[in-house]
Amino acid sequence: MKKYDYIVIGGGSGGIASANRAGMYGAKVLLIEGSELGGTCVNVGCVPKKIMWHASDIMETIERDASSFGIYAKVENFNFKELVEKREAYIDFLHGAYERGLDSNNVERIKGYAKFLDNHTVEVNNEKFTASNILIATGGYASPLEIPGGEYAIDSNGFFELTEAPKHMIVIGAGYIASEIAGVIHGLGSKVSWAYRKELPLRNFDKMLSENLVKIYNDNGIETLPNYVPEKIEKSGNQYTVTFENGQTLIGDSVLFAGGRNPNTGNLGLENTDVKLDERGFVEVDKFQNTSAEGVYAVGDVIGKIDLTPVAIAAGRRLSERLFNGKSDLYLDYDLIPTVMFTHPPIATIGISEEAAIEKYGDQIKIYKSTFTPLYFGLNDYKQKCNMKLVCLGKEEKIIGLHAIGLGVDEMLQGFAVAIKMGATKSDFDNTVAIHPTGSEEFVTMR
Ligand SMILES: Cc1cc2nc3c(=O)[nH]c(=O)nc-3n(C[C@H](O)[C@H](O)[C@H](O)COP(=O)(O)OP(=O)(O)OC[C@H]3O[C@@H](n4cnc5c(N)ncnc54)[C@H](O)[C@@H]3O)c2cc1C
Ligand SMILES: NC(=O)c1ccc[n+]([C@@H]2O[C@H](COP(=O)([O-])OP(=O)(O)OC[C@H]3O[C@@H](n4cnc5c(N)ncnc54)[C@H](O)[C@@H]3O)[C@@H](O)[C@H]2O)c1
Repeated sequence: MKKYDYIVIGGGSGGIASANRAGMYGAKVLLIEGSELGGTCVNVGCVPKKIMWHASDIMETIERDASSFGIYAKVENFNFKELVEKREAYIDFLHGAYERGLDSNNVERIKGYAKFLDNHTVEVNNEKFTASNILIATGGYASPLEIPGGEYAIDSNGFFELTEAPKHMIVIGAGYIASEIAGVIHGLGSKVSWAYRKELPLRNFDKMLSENLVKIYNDNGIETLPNYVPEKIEKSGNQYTVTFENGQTLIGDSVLFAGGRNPNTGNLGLENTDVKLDERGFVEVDKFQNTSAEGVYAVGDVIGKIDLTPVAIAAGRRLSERLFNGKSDLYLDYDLIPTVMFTHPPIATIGISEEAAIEKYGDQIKIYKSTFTPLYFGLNDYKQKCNMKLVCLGKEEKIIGLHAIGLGVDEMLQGFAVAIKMGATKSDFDNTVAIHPTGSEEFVTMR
């Protein structure tokens, strides 16, 4: 049986990052991946999504905004299939880049699905491998829509398989993926009806974000449908009829459901180990990513904490620093993690929402807000607003939440997140001279 210092199961964001970092320190590492290198993010997540988002943005710029600058441009031929082919070719290029990175750190690879035989042994393609340290980084998959006809709804993987834009897409769900895909596919020319179960989508986020997203989507022609709980889907020819519990029906040629993710723990042979799962099937870990089995660790979507690529990467790297570089106290702090939703326009957020902050701290909270029309829309009849908010705590006005929706906020957040992670207060922001004319200057000039 072949022996390693570290076996990593899953070649996605978390697994690759951890394997590379371990290899860098001279550990003998085996990475096991059943599908393409790069996992969800590279193949069916962040990367193809962001490419589609850029394409959608360009369409909006040409069709909605260019003429306000006296530029009379028109999209004469948008070739959806060509966009998809180029996107996939780019993803293929990334596969090569990952191979080269792993080679340079001497990480051995095997293609196949791993199964635990015991805490320190895994089997792949009928071969057995052993290591004193094994990482579970197997990610997750989209939750199915469990209603009659739910199988007719595509998930985000199905979205990336489309080679032509649907005429009318019905989007069901209220989270990251539903809000992003609704905006992307609408920008690319499809009619979109977005149905969600409650009054507002994105319910765990600051209300300013969800309310403004709905308003902007409506202004741009996306039909937003609150209090629509899906009941059944029927197919007739190439049309789908979705019936909702409120008695309403929608007919479209594509239905997309994005209702959260389940962990890839089902076929891992975890019953042969001491690894404990929580009631939803996610791997339980402590703050050092240790599972309940000694020498077995887990990072990324499979732990069901914060499903973001940089979170999986950061946890995977810190784990390898701890195991193979003697940094025995190193762990990932899951507090104050910045995140962006690539809606149209984007949403950027870090920390606590106003609603949650007031519930937690009452009148110790002070809120600063700004609403303005970016210069980009200055000449346009269509005046899309940018909305920003700071949530501050106590006398020193420590910033514990920063939220924004509007043009360019996706690229503003990272720097502010550094300051907030360092404990910035409102007066630190005030003491920083603005950059003019930008949208981000609003964050340092709020009164
Ligand atoms: C549509 C979509 C858009 C997203 N957009 C963003 C974004 O913009 N920004 C962001 O930060 N995050 C985004 N995410 C989330 C991000 O993709 C995930 O958080 C991230 O990929 C998680 O990394 P991971 O390593 O935990 O798992 P994954 O990247 O899912 O990798 C797990 C790997 O394990 C493999 N595997 C599973 N079981 C086995 C087994 N038994 N043996 C061997 N291999 C196995 C799988 O094939 C897979 O390659 C998006 C997700 C989706 C679905
Ligand atoms: N920009 C990014 O960073 C990005 C983009 C996409 C995905 N992601 C990650 O991937 C994860 C998964 O995304 P997601 O959008 O699938 O999940 P999500 O957890 O963001 O949202 C799921 C939504 O679906 C709704 N829902 C669940 N069951 C439903 C049902 N039967 N009918 C109608 N609605 C239902 C829920 O109320 C919830 O609002 C996200 O949580 C996020 O961490 C990140």
